[in-house]
Amino acid sequence: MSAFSRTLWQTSRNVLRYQKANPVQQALGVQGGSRYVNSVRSYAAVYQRDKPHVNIGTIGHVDHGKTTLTAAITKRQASKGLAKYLDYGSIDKAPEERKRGITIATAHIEYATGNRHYSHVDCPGHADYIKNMITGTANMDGAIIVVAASDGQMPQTREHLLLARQVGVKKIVVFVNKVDTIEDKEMLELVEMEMRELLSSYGFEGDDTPIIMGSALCAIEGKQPDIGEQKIDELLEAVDTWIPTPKRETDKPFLMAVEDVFSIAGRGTVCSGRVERGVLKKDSEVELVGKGIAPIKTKVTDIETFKKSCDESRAGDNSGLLLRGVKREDVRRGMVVAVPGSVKASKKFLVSMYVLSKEEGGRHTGFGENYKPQMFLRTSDESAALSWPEGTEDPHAKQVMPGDNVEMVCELHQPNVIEQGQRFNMREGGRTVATGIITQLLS
Ligand SMILES: Nc1nc2c(ncn2[C@@H]2O[C@H](COP(=O)(O)OP(=O)(O)OP(=O)(O)O)[C@@H](O)[C@H]2O)c(=O)[nH]1
Ligand SMILES: [Mg+2]
Repeated sequence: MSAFSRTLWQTSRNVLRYQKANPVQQALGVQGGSRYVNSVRSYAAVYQRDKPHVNIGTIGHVDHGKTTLTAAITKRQASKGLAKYLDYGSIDKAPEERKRGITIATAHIEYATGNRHYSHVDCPGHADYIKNMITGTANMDGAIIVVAASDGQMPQTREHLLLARQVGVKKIVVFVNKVDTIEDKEMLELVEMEMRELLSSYGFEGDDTPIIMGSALCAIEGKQPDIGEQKIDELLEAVDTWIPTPKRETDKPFLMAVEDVFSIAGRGTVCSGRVERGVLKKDSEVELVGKGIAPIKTKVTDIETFKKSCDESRAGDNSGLLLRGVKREDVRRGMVVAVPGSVKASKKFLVSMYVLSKEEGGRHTGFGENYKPQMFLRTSDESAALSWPEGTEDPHAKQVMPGDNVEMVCELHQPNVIEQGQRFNMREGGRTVATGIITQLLS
């Protein structure tokens, strides 16, 4: 996860040191009089687990205003002491990261409302959204879909919505943006009507979904508060109430899929990702498993959650784990960090999957045995070979057509941590061709 930049890690180490010198203030959760008076300081220190945490993100067509809206949210919440204001440039910093080739470029932005704490994903480009959604990097509990009033729904509005559905996002809030550019009110009604229809056609509750109409740019520039700041408040109110707080599996053994690995001079190797289940305390033993590498036992000597130092990491958190005695090159994206002995790598399994139709962006033609797509499982992508289960009649001739639901045997190129009930996506040549669930492990 790119959010755990090396500098941030180091910055918060320094702040932590500062904090340790002020134990009374720290114990009271106050700094400079009120916890939120100095948002920069309180937002770079120790993670306060005082509100339920929810992962959301902005999705939608290119240029409709996702990043502007994200910046507007942080600005509005910063004015209430509930965020650190991140301007457009600091959110949209992906091209530079891409150049350095670190990972999928995603910004994890943090803010709170009165009720909840949010981690918000905004991606810089269409391809990143697709990759993030299918590899679970974005792993959103709910999403804000941004639609420019001036354009209405566009191809990526539809594609992101479909993908959101496929990866299990159940609740969406709509922000119709750029309302400042529209004079004809009927135009807005039309956009709303079309969005409700589109949502319903993808299995969302189109009739009841909150649709907020405003202007992210006005909110940032402090102009026309009736379509600017006020609409940001309405949007967050809708997000707070419409998107439910997810139940986290904190009672299961800890597991985090590795999204990013980096080394910090003088400290060691850090791997970061979103915690899928369980709770991990600092100084616990863990095992790195997958990607065809023999399991590596190590100890987590420090934890950062949402860029702040922390004694524990829990299901739903974005965490960075500092690993003892592990070299950077030993760890790969796609491995998992888990309680020793709680998981094992497998290679062959039975899947039940839906093959996308041509209209849904899938293949135009069928495929048969030995089809080899890329299989996306948690944060890994791996080539896989498909075959028919034992007992299938005439397996060499049997074809799967776009739009079919089928059960097949899948064999990964190298073993990885796979579990029954786990979801996956299959891609080929830059498009999603199938999505499904693992029904049985075979070896
Ligand atoms: N008039 C007007 N312009 C807006 C508004 N919100 C965003 N814009 C402009 O629309 C353009 C695109 O905004 P972005 O926030 O970069 O859009 P995006 O959806 O993040 O774009 P990608 O990340 O490239 O997909 C920028 O020039 C913004 O200034 C708005 O409310 N009103
Ligand atoms: Mg953007």
